[in-house]
Amino acid sequence: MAIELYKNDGDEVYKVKLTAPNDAECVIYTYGATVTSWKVQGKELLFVSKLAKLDGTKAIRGGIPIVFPQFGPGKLPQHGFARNTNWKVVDQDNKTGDMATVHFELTDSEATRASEWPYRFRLLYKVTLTGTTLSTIIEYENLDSSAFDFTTLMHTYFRTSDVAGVKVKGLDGIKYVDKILGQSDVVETRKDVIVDKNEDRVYVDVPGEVLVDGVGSEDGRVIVKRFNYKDIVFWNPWEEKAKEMSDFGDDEYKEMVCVEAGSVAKPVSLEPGSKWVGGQLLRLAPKA
Ligand SMILES: O=P(O)(O)OC[C@H]1O[C@@H](O)[C@H](O)[C@@H](O)[C@@H]1O
Repeated sequence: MAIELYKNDGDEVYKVKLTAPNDAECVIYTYGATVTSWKVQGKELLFVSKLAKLDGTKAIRGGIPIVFPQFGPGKLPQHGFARNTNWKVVDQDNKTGDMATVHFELTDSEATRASEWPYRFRLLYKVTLTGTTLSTIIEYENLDSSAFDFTTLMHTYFRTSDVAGVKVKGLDGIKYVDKILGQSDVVETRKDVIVDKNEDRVYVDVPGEVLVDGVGSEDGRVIVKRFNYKDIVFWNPWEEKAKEMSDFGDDEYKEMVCVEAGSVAKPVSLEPGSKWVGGQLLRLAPKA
């Protein structure tokens, strides 16, 4: 198990690479603490656009950007500030078992205190890689004298060899908000949710694990297990919306699907001095 820190000319860490047995590897940029690569047996399971900006000028289009403290549009810029702020590497461990772990920290700054979400806070983000899993867990802490609310999400972009073959399982019977049709409380009736058009849905209060079939290769299956995160966002821009994004190739909608674990339908409330933990564990499942 190895942990490599990559530094820029100013001697600051800009990228961390974790490796684990089973030819597993994971890369995280300190910008947004965005995971940009997760490989198992050498095979890439996450999508990053070939047009993604990796120079800190825009949130990274792909991988696992972190949405905090606001999901979607609102008082703050879309999806909040965590995904386009530099996080700090504060700890690392490759001595425990067959795993490698790195911890990132984000705290309030002059800029965040001057924003529409001015609270004092600390996020501690723990990324752990094993031979078949990637766990991404955040401890959210309120360091302010007032209570605050937030919504948060791991905006995971899964790589697909062909989106037409993707099936998302575990959403049957769950109510969702269709952000495209402007409908809420619609009930999902399919066992296998497929992607064949622009989709933007929030499945609310999903109780169990979700399985994404068709990740990395036709028969690659990833199980998404959540810790305290209640909802699942399901998104693909499809042809027309893809063309509107400057950092996304026109045809790349065929190579990805976003299945995003978070708590977004109802905000999380944190009292002064208290902490809350949320996150996900991605596991490459054996072939069906
Ligand atoms: O282009 P952005 O800001 O990264 O957002 C991408 C998408 O992110 C999803 O989580 C939202 O549900 C969509 O509405 C949004 O379009």
